Amino acid sequence: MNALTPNIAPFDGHLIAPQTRAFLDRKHKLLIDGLWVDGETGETMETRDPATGLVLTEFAIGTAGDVDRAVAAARRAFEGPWSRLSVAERTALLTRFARLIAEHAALLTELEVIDNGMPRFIAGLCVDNCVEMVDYYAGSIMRIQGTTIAPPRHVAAEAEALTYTVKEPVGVVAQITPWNVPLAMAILKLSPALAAGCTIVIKPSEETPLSMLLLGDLLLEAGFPAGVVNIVNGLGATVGQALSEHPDVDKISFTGSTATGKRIIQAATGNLKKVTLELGGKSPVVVMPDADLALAIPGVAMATYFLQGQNCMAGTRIFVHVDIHDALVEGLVQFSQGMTLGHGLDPTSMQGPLISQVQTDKVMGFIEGAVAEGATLVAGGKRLERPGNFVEPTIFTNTTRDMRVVREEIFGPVMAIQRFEGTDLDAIAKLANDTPFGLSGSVWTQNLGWAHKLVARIRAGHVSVNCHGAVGTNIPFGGYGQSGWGREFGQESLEGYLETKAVTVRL
Ligand SMILES: NC(=O)C1=CN([C@@H]2O[C@H](COP(=O)(O)OP(=O)(O)OC[C@H]3O[C@@H](n4cnc5c(N)ncnc54)[C@H](O)[C@@H]3O)[C@@H](O)[C@H]2O)C=CC1
Ligand code: BAL
Repeated sequence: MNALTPNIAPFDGHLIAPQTRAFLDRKHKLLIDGLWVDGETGETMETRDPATGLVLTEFAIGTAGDVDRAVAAARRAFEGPWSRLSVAERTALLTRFARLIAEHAALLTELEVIDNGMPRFIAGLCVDNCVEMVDYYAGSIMRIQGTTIAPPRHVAAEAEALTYTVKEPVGVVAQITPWNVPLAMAILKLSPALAAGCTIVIKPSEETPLSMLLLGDLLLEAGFPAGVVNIVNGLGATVGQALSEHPDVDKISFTGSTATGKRIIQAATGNLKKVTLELGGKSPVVVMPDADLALAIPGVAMATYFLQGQNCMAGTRIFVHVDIHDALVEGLVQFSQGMTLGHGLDPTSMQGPLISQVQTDKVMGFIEGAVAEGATLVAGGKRLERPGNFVEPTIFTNTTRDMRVVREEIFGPVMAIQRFEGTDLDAIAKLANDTPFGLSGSVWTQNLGWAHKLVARIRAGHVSVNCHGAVGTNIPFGGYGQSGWGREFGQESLEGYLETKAVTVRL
């Protein structure tokens, strides 16, 4: 990994590397057809450091016309040089891209921290995971394969014949990413699509454009042909909507809110583009009476607090058996009160700010609403009196199924605890499944029988035992119910960017 030169550039009480400063000071454009270009209106937006509210830099934003240019470039690349590359050449490009990410790990980490707010150690882990993911999909290209099948009866009756399938890239893909883990979201969408041989127009969240802009440089440096990856920053209502409606986009992959996911499905019907959606969640965390509290207390806390709760897998509905309720709550309160909140660049920070003032107001609305609805506030509940969007890790007990804090995705560090009695697994699973979402969940117990029986009963795409949200590069991830369509990560993600063509040859 290329270390950055020592952090010497002053940055609101912290120091950042000169390379980071230089990146921020650059003019940030759109990447279309292999070139950094201005948007057609010349309009820009600001992105801010959510820990301080200070403007980091400005970046160009696109329009529907810019989307047209980017989609046309992606189509030309799809039909042109990109489709003529051998699998070995495609593998080499992705491998080179992975190495460049590794070489720029320190810069990517610092950009992710100041644009999103996450603590540096988490951003560093994200970058490592990104390298692993690009390598994983580079390695999967050589294994893309079809099958041979018995030919149809009417052809085989008349002549010798051969039937086989081939896998082909879906085509031009639009990818719309959110702000909660911007770099990782971009990589988990870009790398399987590139491995499959698709071309891409990506729209990062307008809240966090920076890491994708640096990835644009790295994609060019790696040698991807012009138009293979195009970046059009901008607003969801303009650029996102134009991509979703676009008649020459073959597939759209989206991560974000369920409400926007539904809008995208409607927009996508025009040309019936394929749609993959990774949407919201309200994941259950079930703590059985025999749970190992030494494991469960930090595990349950971080199930909610990871990424300040701005995490689609967040386990924010905690169901705890009455026998250990008080002990667990006491431990969770202590854990929450021991968490240090601060700027992500500060190495002592365990939790950073929320992404924006809007998100902070939303989270505070949930907290005030829960108090008004009669939940018991046992930890946190306040916004910090300092610049930036900091909300204390917050715990409610005595919550009930009808409270908003239990029903809706909050995307903040807010835990809602309910207690249950008995060990009727069907009844416990009914509590866990009492949500329109189905993304993630976890079970905390030392009884393997209980664990597996509950896993089988919980309706979610990803369930963990004695840990939460244990996702990985090779592990399919996605939702039941209103948490989405399709799967990302692993081979299933690659499949989502491939069509199957069946071929019969009369010999
Ligand atoms: N599942 C997840 O990982 C995420 C869930 N969320 C949820 O969504 C809530 C609101 O956050 P937002 O940033 O407003 O989410 P959002 O779903 O509106 O935004 C996510 C992405 O979609 C784009 N977008 C917005 N409207 C669009 C449209 N009409 N067509 C196409 N693209 C569009 C945005 O520009 C952004 O790139 C959060 O509080 C959280 O509950 C937010 C981010 C990630
Ligand atoms: N970069 C964090 C969100 C904002 O720009 O306000």
